[in-house]
Amino acid sequence: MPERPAAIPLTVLTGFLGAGKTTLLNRLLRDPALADAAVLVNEAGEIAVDHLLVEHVADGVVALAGGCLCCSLRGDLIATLEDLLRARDNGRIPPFARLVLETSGLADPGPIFQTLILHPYLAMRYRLASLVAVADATNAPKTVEDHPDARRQIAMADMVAISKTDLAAPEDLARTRALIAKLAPLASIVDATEIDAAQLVAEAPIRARDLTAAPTGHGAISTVSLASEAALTRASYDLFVELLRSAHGPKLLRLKGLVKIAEEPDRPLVLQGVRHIFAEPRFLDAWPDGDARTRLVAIGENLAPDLLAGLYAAFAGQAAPDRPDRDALFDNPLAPRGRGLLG
Ligand SMILES: Nc1nc2c(ncn2[C@@H]2O[C@H](COP(=O)(O)OP(=O)(O)OP(=O)(O)O)[C@@H](O)[C@H]2O)c(=O)[nH]1
Repeated sequence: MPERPAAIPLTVLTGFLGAGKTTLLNRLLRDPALADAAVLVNEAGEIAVDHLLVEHVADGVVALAGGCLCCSLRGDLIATLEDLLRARDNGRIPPFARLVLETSGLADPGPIFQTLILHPYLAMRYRLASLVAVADATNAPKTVEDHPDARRQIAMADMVAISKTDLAAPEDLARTRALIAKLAPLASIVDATEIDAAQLVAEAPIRARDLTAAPTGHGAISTVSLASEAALTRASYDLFVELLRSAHGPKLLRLKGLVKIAEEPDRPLVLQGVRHIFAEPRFLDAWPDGDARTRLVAIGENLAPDLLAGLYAAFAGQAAPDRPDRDALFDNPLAPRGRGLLG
């Protein structure tokens, strides 16, 4: 009888929108301990940008976009996990020894675990090593209060990595730690900047988990995406971001992507926003996948479907008859002036 192949350890990396999952992964993927890992990145938007932001390992990263793994993409998760096995078994891809699955920030890990455990073939070939959750020290308590999925991500984790400790006031950090200890009393709690690759993929002790899906779904949270050939000038980019932030900030949970800048068309600008905090814009050296289009994803509460497309077109000078142009958007007493990026 042919020998049954050893099950491949699978680490699920979760955490709410913008918590710092990709940042953690980027740092750890440089470690030789993860040289033999395949990485699967799921994101809620129809246009995938996360895998473009995972550095260094572009060839080993597979994107699963277009929905959330815990709901609409469960079938796709199964198909992708099976495809990876087939490609590995046929020698089409290197024989990865472990798999890291980064979930979308909205994912409830319960149904993902269920999918893996209940599938007869996948359960034989993959072994759930652990669930690692990233929690943002600056706003985890509010996020957990507002979003049941964020609560479940932490509650089910074997290890919780606290990110953004550099940004958090000591009392916020203490509050976040206390909350995690209460939600996940069996989990180890570490600083995300201190965790190493071996810790990320270590096998956690087996324990009972509640794998049923939370009844709430993702509530009023929606995702809107944009892909555009048009470029923004550097100045228009600042205005575009400022308007998004000032007019839609409270509803925006996450904004991210790559932007084509007219003055630098050969390299994209990385846009990263989590709630009201926006990272300093930075250029990558080149378009990671050769596709030199702006691609953006916004995730938030009750976002208008054309939010990104309408604003982007206006700032890129593509105003349509039924759409305001850039000057009209700012010729508005409510528009922000004299501060922030508007100078
Ligand atoms: N100052 C600081 N910024 C951080 C830290 N971790 C992440 N960030 C920033 O937070 C933003 C979001 O980080 P990501 O790693 O993309 O978060 P994510 O959880 O992968 O986001 P989604 O996949 O969109 O849910 C980026 O601008 C990061 O640079 C940290 O420890 N300190």
